[in-house]
Amino acid sequence: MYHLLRGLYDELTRQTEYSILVIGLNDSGKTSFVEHAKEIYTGKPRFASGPTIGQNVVKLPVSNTILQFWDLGGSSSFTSLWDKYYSDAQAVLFFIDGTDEHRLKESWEVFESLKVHQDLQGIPIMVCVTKQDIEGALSASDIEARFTEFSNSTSTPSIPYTTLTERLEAAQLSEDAPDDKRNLVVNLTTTDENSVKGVIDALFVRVQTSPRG
Ligand SMILES: Nc1nc2c(ncn2[C@@H]2O[C@H](COP(=O)(O)OP(=O)(O)OP(=O)(O)O)[C@@H](O)[C@H]2O)c(=O)[nH]1
Ligand SMILES: [Mg+2]
Repeated sequence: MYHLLRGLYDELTRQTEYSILVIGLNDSGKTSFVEHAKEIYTGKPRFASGPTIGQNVVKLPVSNTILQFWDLGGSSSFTSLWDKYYSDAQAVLFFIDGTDEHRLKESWEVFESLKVHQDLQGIPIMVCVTKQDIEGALSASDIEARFTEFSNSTSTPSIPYTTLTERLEAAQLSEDAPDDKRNLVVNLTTTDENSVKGVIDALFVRVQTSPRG
């Protein structure tokens, strides 16, 4: 009887766990975001960041679920390892440094490669444009415009993504929503609590539409 009740209790209290892949060029703010989110959602102190060597794994209790973040190093020596994580990801956060205009084309090329990768088909990808607190930083809508320009100047067909203002509408989407509507570009200041929470909220909605959810 004890085992039956124990099994029932475990089943009722079991939390769904989602794997979130956090990638983007080095210095784009991935670890700053993940560590600030850890502090907000768990109360644990932030890890004093420097360039990530390999991976930084952080588990956050959000509502009745666990979001497990796989924050990977973005330096050139680590980017070749990213695709080993794709087949387990239920959502991707793709980071772009809003102040790094010089590497925008490189970021776009990586983003395009994510959208067509066979292990990420149907997986929600959220683009986080960081460093919005710095004057002159490119915003989410600037990035969308620039990415559209890059797409138009190549023959490769591109999947569009929704704007931040469409976020509420996008949040209502059902599981059979087309892939293009699952992608979203958002502004982020990793030092700002509300900004970090906004990304977690949008992610929480999206991860539940994941085909691997
Ligand atoms: N002003 C400002 N600085 C930021 C923001 N996000 C990150 N930074 C700074 O950008 C630098 C790089 O941040 P990280 O979080 O280490 O970047 P990363 O993407 O994890 O880098 P790698 O681990 O090398 O791939 C640090 O000096 C951060 O303090 C932001 O929103 N605003
Ligand atoms: Mg890092």
